[in-house]
Amino acid sequence: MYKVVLVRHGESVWNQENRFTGWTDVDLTEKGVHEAIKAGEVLKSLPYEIDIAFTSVLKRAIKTLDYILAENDLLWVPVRKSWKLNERHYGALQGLNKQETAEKYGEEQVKLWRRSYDVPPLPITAEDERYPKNDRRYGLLTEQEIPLGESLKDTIARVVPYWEAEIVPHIKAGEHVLVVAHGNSLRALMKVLENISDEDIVDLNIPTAVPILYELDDDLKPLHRRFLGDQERVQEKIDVVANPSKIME
Ligand SMILES: O=C(O)[C@@H](CO)OP(=O)(O)O
Repeated sequence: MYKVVLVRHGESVWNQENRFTGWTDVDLTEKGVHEAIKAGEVLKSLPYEIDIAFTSVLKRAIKTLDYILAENDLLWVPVRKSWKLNERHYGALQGLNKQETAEKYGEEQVKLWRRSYDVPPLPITAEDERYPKNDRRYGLLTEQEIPLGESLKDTIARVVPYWEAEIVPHIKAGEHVLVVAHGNSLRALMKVLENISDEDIVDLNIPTAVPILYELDDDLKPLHRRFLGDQERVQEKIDVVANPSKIME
């Protein structure tokens, strides 16, 4: 049996402001930092000493990973960063307030944009200042790889090949792997891992900075998945992600 731990980053400034974020490189809030440290404490209590970690090229995930590693005195472990673990690119929605967008386009449309399997957001153009090629960290991506706005399906198409090629070999070698990524890049991975249907994926919401422990069989099919920590608190956090206008202290 194999194991792997996945973690979504702690609360970001734009989570707090209820804005579509995607590839925008916003920082953690103070609460997000505390959440990340707490996730580190939760992992410390497990018999799971991290050997290698994977994250995106966005600072909210990188910093969450650093706080987790620091809490475990494991800042020395190898860390691989890839844009393929980035949040889903939210296209022209990036920067907009989710509540105001729902008032403009309707709750149903916003739910489709946020949670459906194959509905992409409104796209940006190559002239848009949010076009990823304008950012040096994406300079080596081909035109085809550069997203203008991704559906969950598009996100799966880059996350899952990266998982298979770069992460799975470490799990199969018996290493303890930690992946710190984003709400929708993790939904993409979990959909495929657990074979969640296109209809059911709409209801999967990933709480901030809650370690998700998978036990996997020899073919890496999940035997068991658990959100670690106080279960009532985990559920409250899931509700906030599902309905982000709800305030939680
Ligand atoms: O804005 C985003 O990039 C994501 C994650 O914060 O939001 P949502 O939960 O609406 O997909």
